[in-house]
Amino acid sequence: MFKRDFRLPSSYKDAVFISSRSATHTQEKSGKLEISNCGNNNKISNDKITLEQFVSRMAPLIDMEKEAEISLSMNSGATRSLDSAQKKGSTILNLKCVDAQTGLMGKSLLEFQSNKGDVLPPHKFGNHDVVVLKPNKSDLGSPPLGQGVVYRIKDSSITVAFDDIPEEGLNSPLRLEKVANEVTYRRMKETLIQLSKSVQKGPAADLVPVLFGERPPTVSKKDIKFTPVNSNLDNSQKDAISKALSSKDLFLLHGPPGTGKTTTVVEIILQEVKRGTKILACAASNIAVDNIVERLVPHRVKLVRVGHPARLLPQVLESALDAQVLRGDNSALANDIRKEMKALNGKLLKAKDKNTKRDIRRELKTLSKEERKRQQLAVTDVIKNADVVLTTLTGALSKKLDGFSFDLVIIDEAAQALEIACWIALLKGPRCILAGDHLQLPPTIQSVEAEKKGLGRTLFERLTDLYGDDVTSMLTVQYRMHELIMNWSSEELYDGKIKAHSSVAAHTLYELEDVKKSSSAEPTLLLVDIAGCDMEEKKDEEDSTLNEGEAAVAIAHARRLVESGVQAANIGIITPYAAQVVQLKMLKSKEDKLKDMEISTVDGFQGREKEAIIISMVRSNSKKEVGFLSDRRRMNVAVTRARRQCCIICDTETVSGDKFLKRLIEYFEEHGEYLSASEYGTE
Ligand SMILES: Nc1ncnc2c1ncn2[C@@H]1O[C@H](COP(=O)(O)OP(=O)(O)OP(=O)(O)O)[C@@H](O)[C@H]1O
Repeated sequence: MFKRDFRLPSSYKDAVFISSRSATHTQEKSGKLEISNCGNNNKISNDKITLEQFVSRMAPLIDMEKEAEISLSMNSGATRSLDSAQKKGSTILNLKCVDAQTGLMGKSLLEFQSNKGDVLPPHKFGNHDVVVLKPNKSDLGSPPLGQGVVYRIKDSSITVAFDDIPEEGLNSPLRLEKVANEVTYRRMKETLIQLSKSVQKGPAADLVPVLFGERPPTVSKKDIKFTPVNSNLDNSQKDAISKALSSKDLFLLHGPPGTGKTTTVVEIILQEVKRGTKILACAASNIAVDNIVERLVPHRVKLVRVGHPARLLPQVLESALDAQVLRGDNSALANDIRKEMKALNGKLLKAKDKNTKRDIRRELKTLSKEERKRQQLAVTDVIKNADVVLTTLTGALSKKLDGFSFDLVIIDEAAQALEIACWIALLKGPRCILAGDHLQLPPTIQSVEAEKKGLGRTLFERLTDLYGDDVTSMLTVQYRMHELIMNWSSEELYDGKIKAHSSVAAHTLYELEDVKKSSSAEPTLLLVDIAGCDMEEKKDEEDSTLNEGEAAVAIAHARRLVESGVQAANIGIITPYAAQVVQLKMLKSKEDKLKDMEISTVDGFQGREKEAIIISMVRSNSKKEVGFLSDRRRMNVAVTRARRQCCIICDTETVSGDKFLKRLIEYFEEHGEYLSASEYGTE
């Protein structure tokens, strides 16, 4: 049994916590941090961990992570000048406001472009980051014109959602500053305290001992039969769903790339709703939550999406809590009360008599209380009536969900979430289902030290080690990749257990409409070797690595594909290094026909796919140093983004210094086409 009373470490009292989720984008451009996920070296805390150990270990690590994130944001004391802040990527200087729109549930969307050219300078802003707007030249500590949430980022513009349009200053040069997300850090802090108490009480009192290995997981003895809503499910998906429905406390859904993990999660939700289960469904990222919402909506499930409207996909806004609240009866009443208050305020201004004024004030106080009550009731009504509440993990600690508990908590992308973030949701129910793949990239951690000490070890991985097959089902049919692309990943990482569905096993680029069977479009696997072509890597100012020659070859291959008829939007270039992303985007901006092609770090492309993927590995040096390329999870994600063609561009001599990468190169040589980069000449 657990000891009931234990102390948090003293440092905890003052500890400031922060999420690393909002920082995913940040890592993309920091050379230093690129080393932090190096290799599979996060095995420090593989032994069984008790609740006490977890709480006392996590408190200082979250604190370290907070420090690292703050040092990357503008609130850092280390930021001395605006120029150094721009170099660090935590501010974008010299912006102009080019568009202002209202309509996003009362929010105002302002779009900014650079005064200095087409493409924004390199920056570390990501979607959903909290930012402040200031006059361009105002002092570092000056008050902002407004605070908002990043709504959309393009190469040449950034759109921010503000609660209100800033009243002045929009016609002068502006800057945006990224600020550390205090709310998330407070939520993590609260969760750690709640977790330390939850052994005694709370909806998860019986789940906590199971997740810390103190009590074995249990399953229903009854044989669970179900009639699938989705008639296309394969056997591995159906098996997983049966097992999930039988689980009484814990189930892990292991979904390798493209195997229909979200499809399976959606079916589990539909089956559970049929059984009368009230569900909290979460994921680490907003986009993953919205993905589930989108797929549930056609089934007319009673659901509500909790979250800031600027962080939601436009197509799920109808399901948003704010939208449903506005449609509710209590909200209409609150509205009427507000109108009444406005009229009374007018009377108050005109009233001369003391007694009349006092009476009006009294009435206003009563009305204001009633209005707040009605608003709260409107929110509670919507959440109470929903069978499925969907939000991000940190969103699960929203005040709006206070006092609500659920029969089942489902977490998608669980292998990409910090364990402490998972607990925010898990504390709300006695039973959980986690879906993910610990063989793809873990959550981004900013602090190298916190990462080394185990902050990045996910709950999904820990439970896989603790209970393995007893509580896990792995999906084994994939619906994305040509068999040749898949086989490397399947053999290297999944014991050869994955099979390609017949609909994709042999699909090729040139079967797409309007695509010619050219020498560029024909191969499924293509290796372009830059060895001996004078294309050495170099470092940018931020110490991130880039390779100009290799970038030019990647763009040349993309151009050839477009000339063969492949749509630019169907092509993606991915690279592990942030500086290479900037280099590639610069080259792309010169070619109109490549406008719709996406360029991203590997980390930024997890969960996505393209018909053709070009991987620029960057490293080319005589020491054969490969840095964090050797993390097999990163290369697994990179290769498995491709549906019909995967082209790797690298210096085979350098990368073959690493055994794992050597096998990848040999696989491509054996099963694909080989070209020297010199064949792309000076295109
Ligand atoms: N049983 C099935 N039959 C046909 N297509 C399927 C089936 N299951 C999944 N798919 C298709 O496979 C694709 C991937 O599915 P889904 O998005 O559920 O996968 P995922 O495992 O969540 O993806 P990721 O690899 O990005 O995590 C989708 O286009 C989906 O429609």
